[in-house]
Amino acid sequence: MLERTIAAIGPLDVAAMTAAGDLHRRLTKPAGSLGALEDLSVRLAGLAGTCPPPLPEPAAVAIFAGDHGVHAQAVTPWPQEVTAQMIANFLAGGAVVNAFARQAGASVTVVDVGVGTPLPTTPGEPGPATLGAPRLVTANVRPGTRDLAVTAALTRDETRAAVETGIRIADELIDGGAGILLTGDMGIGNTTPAAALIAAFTGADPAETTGRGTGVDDATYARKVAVVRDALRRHAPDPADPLGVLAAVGGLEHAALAGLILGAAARRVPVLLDGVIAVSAALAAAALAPDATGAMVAGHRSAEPGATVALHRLGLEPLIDLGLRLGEGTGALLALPVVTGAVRVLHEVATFDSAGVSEK
Ligand SMILES: Cc1cc2ncn([C@H]3O[C@H](COP(=O)(O)O)[C@@H](O)[C@H]3O)c2cc1C
Ligand SMILES: O=C(O)c1cccnc1
Repeated sequence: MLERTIAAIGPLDVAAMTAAGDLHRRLTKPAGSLGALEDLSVRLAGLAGTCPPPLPEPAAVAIFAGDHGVHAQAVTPWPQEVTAQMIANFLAGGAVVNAFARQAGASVTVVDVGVGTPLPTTPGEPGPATLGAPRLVTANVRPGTRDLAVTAALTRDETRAAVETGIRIADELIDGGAGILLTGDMGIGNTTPAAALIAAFTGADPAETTGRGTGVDDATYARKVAVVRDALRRHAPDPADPLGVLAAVGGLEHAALAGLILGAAARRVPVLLDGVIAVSAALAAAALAPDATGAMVAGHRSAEPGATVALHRLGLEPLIDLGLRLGEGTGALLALPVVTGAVRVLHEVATFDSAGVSEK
C-alpha cells in the first residue's frame, strides 16, 4: 500500500498553475495584492490539475494519538494517561480542537494508533472515518513506542503499519467527501520524537530542534536535548531511509501523520499541517515522496523551534504565526479560512473586463 501510494504522487500541473496565474492578473485587484494567498491558490490549482481548483471543503481533521516509551526519561511533566483522557475529551467535544473545528465547520476523527493506557469509556461512535460528529477509529499498532533512549522506538513492520493506517484514513476521509485534510496529534511526550525526527532529517543540532513542549522547566529542557542528542548518536538514523528514521526515533502518531500526508498527496487533495509534530511527519513524507510537498500547506508556525527548522527545509511559509504550542490540529484549523479564501478568490472575484473596471 505504501509503495502504491508513493508511486501515485506526482508533480504539480504546470498548465493549471499558468492558468491560475493568468486569471489572477485579470481579477479586479492590483497584481500581487493578495500576497501569499496568490501563490497558494496557484499551487492548489497545480495540485488539483484544474483552474480554479475546488474549494477546500468540507474539511476533516484527523487526530492521531499515541504514547511514548521515552516518557520514562522525564521529558514531560504530564502523566502518560493524559493521552487517553484527552481522547475522551475530543470525543466529548470538549477540547480546543473541537471548539476550533466547530467554528471552521470541520469534522474530527480521532485515531488511536498507539495509545498506551486504556481509553476511558468513549462517548464517540466507533466506526470508519467519515465526516460528521467526533469519532474514534481504533487502529492500535502497539500500546506506545519503546523508549528511544534505550532502543529503537518501533520495528520496521510497526512503522509501516502506522504509516499505512494514515494512508487508509486519508482515503476514507477523501472517499467520504473531504476536500482538505488537517493534521492533528495527541501524545504526551511527542515533542521529543518530533525534535529527534527533525534533527535526523535536516542535520540540525538537537538544541535547535528541541523545544519546551507543554512548557517544561529548564532542567527538563536540558534533559530533553540530551535525550535527543544521545538517541541520534545511538541510532545514527539514515535520512535516506525514512522508515528507518521513523522506527528509530519516531512515534506512532508521527508515522501515521506521514501516511496521512502521503495519502492526501496521492489523491491530489491538500493537507493543512498543524505544528511541530505535523512538520516532523511532513519531513518523513517528503523523504519518501519528494513531490508530496506540493500537497502540503503549512497552517502556522509553532512556537517549537524545530517547527521553523522543518518548515525551512520543506520550503513552506506558514500562513499564520500566533505563538501557538498546543498541537491537536488547532493551528491548522485557524489557518483554514485563509486557505479557503485563497481559492474562493479564483471562483468569485470579477475580472477587469467583466466588471468594467479600468486597468492602469
Ligand atoms: C492537557 C493537554 C492537552 C494537549 N493537547 C495537545 N497537547 C500536546 O502536548 C503534548 C506534547 O507535549 P510534551 O512533549 O511536552 O508532552 C502532546 O500530547 C500534544 O498533542 C496537549 C498536552 C496536554 C497536557
Ligand atoms: O506545535 C505543536 O504541535 C505542539 C507544541 C507543543 C506541544 N504539543 C504540540
